[in-house]
Amino acid sequence: MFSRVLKSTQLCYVFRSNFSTSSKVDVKVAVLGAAGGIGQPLSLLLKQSPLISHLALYDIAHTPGVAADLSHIETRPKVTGHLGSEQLAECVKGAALVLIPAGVPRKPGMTRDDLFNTNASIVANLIDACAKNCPKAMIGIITNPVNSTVPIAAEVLKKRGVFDEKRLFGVTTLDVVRSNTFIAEGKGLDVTKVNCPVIGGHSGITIVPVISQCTPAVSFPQEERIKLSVRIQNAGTEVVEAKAGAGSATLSMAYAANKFARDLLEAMNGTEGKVQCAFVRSDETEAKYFATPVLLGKNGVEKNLGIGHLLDYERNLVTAAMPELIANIKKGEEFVAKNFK
Ligand SMILES: NC(=O)C1=CN([C@@H]2O[C@H](COP(=O)(O)OP(=O)(O)OC[C@H]3O[C@@H](n4cnc5c(N)ncnc54)[C@H](O)[C@@H]3O)[C@@H](O)[C@H]2O)C=CC1
Ligand SMILES: O=C([O-])CC(=O)C(=O)O
Repeated sequence: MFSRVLKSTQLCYVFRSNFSTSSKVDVKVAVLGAAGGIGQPLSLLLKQSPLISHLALYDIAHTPGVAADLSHIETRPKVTGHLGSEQLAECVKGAALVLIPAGVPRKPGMTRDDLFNTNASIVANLIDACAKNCPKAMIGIITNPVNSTVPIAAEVLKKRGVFDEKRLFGVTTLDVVRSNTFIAEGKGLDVTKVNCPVIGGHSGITIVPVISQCTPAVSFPQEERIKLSVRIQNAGTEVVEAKAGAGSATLSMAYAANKFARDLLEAMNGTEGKVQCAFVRSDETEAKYFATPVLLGKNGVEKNLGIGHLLDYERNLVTAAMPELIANIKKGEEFVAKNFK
């Protein structure tokens, strides 16, 4: 059934599923930037989750069409489309989880930091709406540069008095997904059984694969270990170059964000033992935010599992990452201090 709901100045497209799932808990998930290269496939994957009762899609363009399309799929979540800033509050209101892939992607020759000028204010404004309308929501930031957009989100939440460091995540799952894939390919392993943590940040040399902590244990001659680590660090650029101006990773990112969201939603639902690497508020190093494996729970980060034991080579990668990571974090914090009331 399709109904057009008019609320004061808002025109919101609501699609209701005919499937009754009233016995399950209501869980609303919002995707901000839902009509984009990541947003659409991510929303498709989320639409398949029995843990979600309502999937709310926000963008500045095309959400009515994306929502109409997804709403015909015979799965649990009700889908609503929200278009333009007047409909943002309604999209995020009551959300348990907000995923943010809104903003511009890289073109060949750009660094993730080159996206800062456009994406910083996009993220700040979206987070402001979350602070006002779903202050308890878990928030997963996908928008680059993640090393700066996560501190931006934290500072905006602090300004609004609702920052909870356990509920804010920079989504770095794609780095782990890539590591698992490349290691499995290199060693001829079943990729579904490979898990390699990636720590640090999410740009170039701030991405630190910890191959020595991979399960199952794998060993490489030093030269191969270096080559593999550099490939993981540059994997985003590999895709940007292959797409030749048509954007960056979208499908693999949607897969990764869905993997992260699924584990977080399961943990929020009471499943124990869910661990994902994520870029979170951290005391592990001198960088205020740092990706490590974290144990997920009902309230978000249950426990930061830390860096663990590193090889000298990996320890040197962490040391090399620090100046850029700290500068990226500071840049995000200063942006909010200067530009956000
Ligand atoms: N964390 C990670 O591992 C990864 C992050 N990314 C980042 O994700 C972001 C999105 O990438 P794509 O989906 O490929 O870009 P895209 O350009 O295909 O989609 C972005 C969407 O954001 C929307 N948008 C722009 N301003 C908005 C606003 N103020 N409010 C709501 N929506 C808005 C656009 O209308 C568009 O639909 C980029 O910053 C990219 O660098 C990409 C891949 C991996
Ligand atoms: O490389 C980019 O610009 C997009 C991204 O973060 C990734 O693919 O890891």
